[in-house]
Order: sequence, then structure tokens, then C-alpha cells
Amino acid sequence: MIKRVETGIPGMDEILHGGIPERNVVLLSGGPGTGKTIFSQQFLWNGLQKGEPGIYVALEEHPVQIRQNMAQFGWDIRPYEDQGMFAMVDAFTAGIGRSREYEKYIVHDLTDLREFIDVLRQAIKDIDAKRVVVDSVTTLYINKPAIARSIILQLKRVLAGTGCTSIFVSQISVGERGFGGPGVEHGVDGIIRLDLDEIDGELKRSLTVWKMRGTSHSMRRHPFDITDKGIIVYANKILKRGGIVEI
Ligand SMILES: Nc1ncnc2c1ncn2[C@@H]1O[C@H](COP(=O)(O)OP(=O)(O)OP(=O)(O)O)[C@@H](O)[C@H]1O
Repeated sequence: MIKRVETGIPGMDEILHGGIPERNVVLLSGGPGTGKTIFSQQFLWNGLQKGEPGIYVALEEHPVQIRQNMAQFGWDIRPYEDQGMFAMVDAFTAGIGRSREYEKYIVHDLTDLREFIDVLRQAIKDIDAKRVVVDSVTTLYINKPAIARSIILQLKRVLAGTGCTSIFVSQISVGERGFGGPGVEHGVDGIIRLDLDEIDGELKRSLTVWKMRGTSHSMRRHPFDITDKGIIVYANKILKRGGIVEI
């Protein structure tokens, strides 16, 4: 039987028929403000509640801001950092400013994938990580799409090799149909897409599991909400062009 990692996000494991198969690298793709960061932070937080150490690789936001934003949902990661169950990899500040004093894991040069991988590998080893989030992988290859696939595959090799189950956040434009480019989409084990669509003058959130190696899954577009406790997915509802219907 395949081992699964439960996301713990209400409704999500039902859609995944039990959770994400262990060691999968899942591309979490969506336009701006669709909930990718919150989803991935909730995935890590729920892991911590089950005793599974986690790593958040911050490429888009300041680590201090990330800790604050997570705490607003009730996800205070600081005690877990102190216990060595959670690690933040700072690939945002390049060690400039006070982060040098506070952050244990800093990537100084984003153009140097080897440094990035070395820092990540060290963090995984130190805390024996089971879950890893890279937010976002797009930042790693935004100016060099030709090597996007190679970057994804190198990261995947490291992560799967260490036994981690990972989420790679992928940023796409509003209205874009794909998930982050063909090289990336085929390289990953799973794709979950988050959408924000205007229906009857209102923005509605929905989510689709486009692919997930190692398991069957819902083939429907499910509505979800973001609340002050995080994401809730409605596994028994679908979002159609006309609006939300029960199934
Ligand atoms: N407490 C909350 N209650 C409800 N909705 C919230 C709350 N906090 C944030 N949101 C919603 O979540 C959105 C941000 O989600 P998130 O940062 O996960 O998006 P993202 O997909 O990572 O975006 P980007 O790619 O632009 O960084 C906000 O635009 C807002 O609509």
C-alpha cells in the first residue's frame, strides 16, 4: 500500500482519496491571490501537529513577514523553530540587513542552484524534515525558462531522495491556462490548481487536482474558502460556470 501524507486541509484529503502519495513533488499553481501561500503554510502547520517536521523556503516574502502572516491564522511556528521541528530557509533577503543575525538558513545567490540545494539539504538533515514547501519555484527560473525543467528535476531528486513530500508553488498570470510551463508540468508528480473566477459579479475560489501520480483523485472543480483559520475545501460541491452546485 502506498503511503500518503495527509494535507490536513479540510476537504482536501477526500479529494485526493486519502492524501498526497509520500515523496511526491506537487506543483501548486495559480494566479495572484488565489491562496497558494496559505495552502502551503497550512500543509506545513498540519504536519507539525502530527509530529512531522517541515521546511518553508521563502523566495517571495521576508521571513519575518511570513512568521507574522502565519500567526494570524493561529499558526505560530516560532516554538517549532526553537524545538528544531520547523526551519525557514531565507532565499529572500540574501542575508542583507538583520536577517543575518536571525536566520539560520540563508541562500545568498539565487543564480547558484548548488548553494540553494546545499542550504536546503542541510536544513532537511538538521530537522529530519518530512514536508517541504518552496514558495515559489517560479522565482528560481523566471528569467531563464529554458532551464526550468532542469531546476525542477534537480530539486526533485534531492527532495525525493530525502523522503520528503513537497509542494512547489508556481505563479501563473490571470487567465493563463497552463500551470507554469511544459518542462515544469511534466517534471512534477502532481498538479493542484487554484483559481479565482468572477461569476455573476463575485469572485469565487475553486481548486482542481489536475494530476497526482500514485493515486486516483477527484476530477472535479471544487469550491473552497479562505477563512481566518485557513482554507476549507468543499469536497461535496463543484463549481460550474453557472455557480456552485452540490454533488
Ligand atoms: N484571514 C483571511 N480571511 C479570508 N481571506 C483571506 C485572509 N487572509 C488572506 N485572505 C485572502 O487570501 C489571499 C492571499 O492568499 P495567498 O497569499 O495565499 O495567495 P497567493 O496565491 O500566494 O498569491 P500571490 O501569488 O499573489 O503571492 C488574499 O488576497 C485574500 O483574498
